[in-house]
Amino acid sequence: MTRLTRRLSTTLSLEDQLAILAGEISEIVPIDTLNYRHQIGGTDFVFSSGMGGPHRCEYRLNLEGEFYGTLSLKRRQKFTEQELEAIEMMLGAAICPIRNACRFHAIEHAALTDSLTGTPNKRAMDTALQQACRLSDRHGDQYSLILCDLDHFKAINDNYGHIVGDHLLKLAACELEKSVRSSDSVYRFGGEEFAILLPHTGELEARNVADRVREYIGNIAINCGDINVSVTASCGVATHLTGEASDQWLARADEALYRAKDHGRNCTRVFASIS
Ligand SMILES: Nc1nc2c(ncn2[C@@H]2O[C@H](COP(=O)(O)OP(=O)(O)OP(=O)(O)O)[C@@H](O)[C@H]2O)c(=O)[nH]1
Repeated sequence: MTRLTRRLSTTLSLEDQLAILAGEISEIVPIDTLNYRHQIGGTDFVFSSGMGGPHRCEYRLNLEGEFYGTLSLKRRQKFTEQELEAIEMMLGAAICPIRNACRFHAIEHAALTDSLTGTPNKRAMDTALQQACRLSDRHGDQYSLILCDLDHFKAINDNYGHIVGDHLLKLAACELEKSVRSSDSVYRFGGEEFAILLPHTGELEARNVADRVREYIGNIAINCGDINVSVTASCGVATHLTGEASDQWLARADEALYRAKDHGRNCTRVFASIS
């Protein structure tokens, strides 16, 4: 038990702690898998150590009135009373470290999430862009970036108030999520500007996605008495070039966005990689 608490206290990563716990439990009680599920910061955290058998025991982890997730163990044979007692002793020792890891995960999640829309923020995007540059350089895979900026958003705030403006931003974030593939990632990049990172996507396809994104945003309508408030969006697209740093890539997408705005807005411009 001392070894378990000592090992758990070496990390604040919930994933690492659950892997340690699964290993330590199986030293005493043979198990096929440990599954864990918890909602942290509005998103599901799921962990599974392997494939399970038909028999399972499940625990809702609570400490001082707070819930810290559901943990289940599975295997082919039934669990005996002594085994269940041993498991419960180990969970008793693990609950404090798990609580700390849940709190840490929630703080980390909040630091990477925009509080208004719930989408990942610029900080999360910077990390994702750097990772995409590395993968693109190593495997020669195509990655595209779309910057999507709502048009004349200041006028919406001025004419209908910030509450309507905020609501529109939340709806825009939802529409962006709906309009792209689950493998694509949406970020709130700035005030009324979003970014979309598209793995395995070249220039032409990214342009089509940008046009679809603009169409989804154009279909938003907020009823304000006699008027339906709607908005258009401008998009700038750039596909990563071999050896290009993330800030250069971002600057090219921004330049393309600038051209879209300059062209009268409500359109897409691509920073072509071949001129
Ligand atoms: N309601 C609301 N408004 C925001 C938020 N963040 C930024 N804004 C507003 O977004 C507006 C952006 O204005 P500008 O940068 O002038 O751009 P624009 O009016 O959209 O014009 P173009 O981008 O040139 O089409 C400003 O009025 C900001 O106050 C937010 O979180 N909520």
